[in-house]
Amino acid sequence: MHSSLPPPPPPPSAATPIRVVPDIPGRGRALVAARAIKPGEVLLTDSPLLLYPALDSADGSFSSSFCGHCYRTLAAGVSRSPLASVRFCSEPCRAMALLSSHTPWACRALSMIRSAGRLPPPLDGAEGRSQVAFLDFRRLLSLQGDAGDHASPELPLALHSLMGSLSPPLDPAGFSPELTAALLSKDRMNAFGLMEPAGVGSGGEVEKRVRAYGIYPNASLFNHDCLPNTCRFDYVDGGSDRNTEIIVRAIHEIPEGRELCLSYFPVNWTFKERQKRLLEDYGFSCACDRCLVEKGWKEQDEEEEKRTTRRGDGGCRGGRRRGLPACLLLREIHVPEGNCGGTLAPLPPSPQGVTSGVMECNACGGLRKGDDPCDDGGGEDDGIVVDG
Ligand SMILES: C[S@@+](CC[C@H](N)C(=O)[O-])C[C@H]1O[C@@H](n2cnc3c(N)ncnc32)[C@H](O)[C@@H]1O
Repeated sequence: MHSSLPPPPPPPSAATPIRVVPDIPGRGRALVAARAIKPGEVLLTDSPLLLYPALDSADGSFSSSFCGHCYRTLAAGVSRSPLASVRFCSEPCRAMALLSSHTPWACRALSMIRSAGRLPPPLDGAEGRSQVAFLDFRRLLSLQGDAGDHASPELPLALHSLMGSLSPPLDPAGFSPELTAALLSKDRMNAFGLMEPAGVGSGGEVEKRVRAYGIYPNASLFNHDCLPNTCRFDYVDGGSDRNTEIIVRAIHEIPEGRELCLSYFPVNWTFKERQKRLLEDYGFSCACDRCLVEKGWKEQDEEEEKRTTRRGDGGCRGGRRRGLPACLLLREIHVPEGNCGGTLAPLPPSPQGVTSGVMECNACGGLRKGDDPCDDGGGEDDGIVVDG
């Protein structure tokens, strides 16, 4: 007599779409398609190891327009932290923050440094200790970025001595200058910015600001390509309690075995801007297909390239560039700067595997439907036309 049969295997399309390759020469670890992938498929959903708020570039304070713990946009009726500029959306968020990133000691230290440049005396007892238990430190240490990756060692050394002065409540054992330098490198190479929804400045320009930075252990394994085949989304103001997760989706069909890449910055940067950032912050010169094409463009084209790439043409309107595959692909996935400058990827396919044909923007959340967003009829781009 047969015992109960094992459950049927999942359908092939449900098999995990991603495989980790331990080392591609010259690129380190990489993620590749474990099977054929459909446009819009969700490839990864990742939770942060570590999240921290961005400083307001105008005055160096934390923004008070979102919660200092869950990072959602604040409504009225918020509670404050001991550090007056940080606000929370609810008492539970405030209580959680006071136990982790906003301990009384940490807030007092920041207030005193900002107001008088003085360091606070150490506090006795558990109340002063920053809790880092939530942080999977070993996972963080496994990410790309080493102590030796700094062009100049002064910044990590200065930070380390500041931390040393501040650290009595922490256990400084093993917290060497090398570890501080390595952590800074890891942050530079792996942090993802969670963006504020794109707004419009007083001069009518599109304003994009980072709300918080997060380190995501799995998403950190994506290598870069200036014409990426994947795109990452976040929904920080969403209702779910997993609102700080990031989601990576396929931009178009990807065959099995192909490397999966993100762009580490907006796709509309010029060749020079991209190469500079990749070399300075990530330590490599990009040799992707798009860079190989654009490397050949003449120096004097830089200004025209900047204008057309920002506008969303991928540098294509200069006549002779029209028709280059890189230009065409770029125009499919890039929203012009006049709108929000984001990148488009299709919404996920239905459970039956039917692709949606609707593109979502990762900067403003707008949706665009249409088969031929690259139509170059000579008119202005339509940008986002279907309301999100
Ligand atoms: C966020 S990590 C990506 C994962 C990394 N390969 C690893 O082994 O952990 C960024 C680093 O990966 C490498 N990398 C990413 N994209 C690359 C590319 N297109 N060409 C060469 N190296 C790349 C660089 O060393 C870069 O600093």
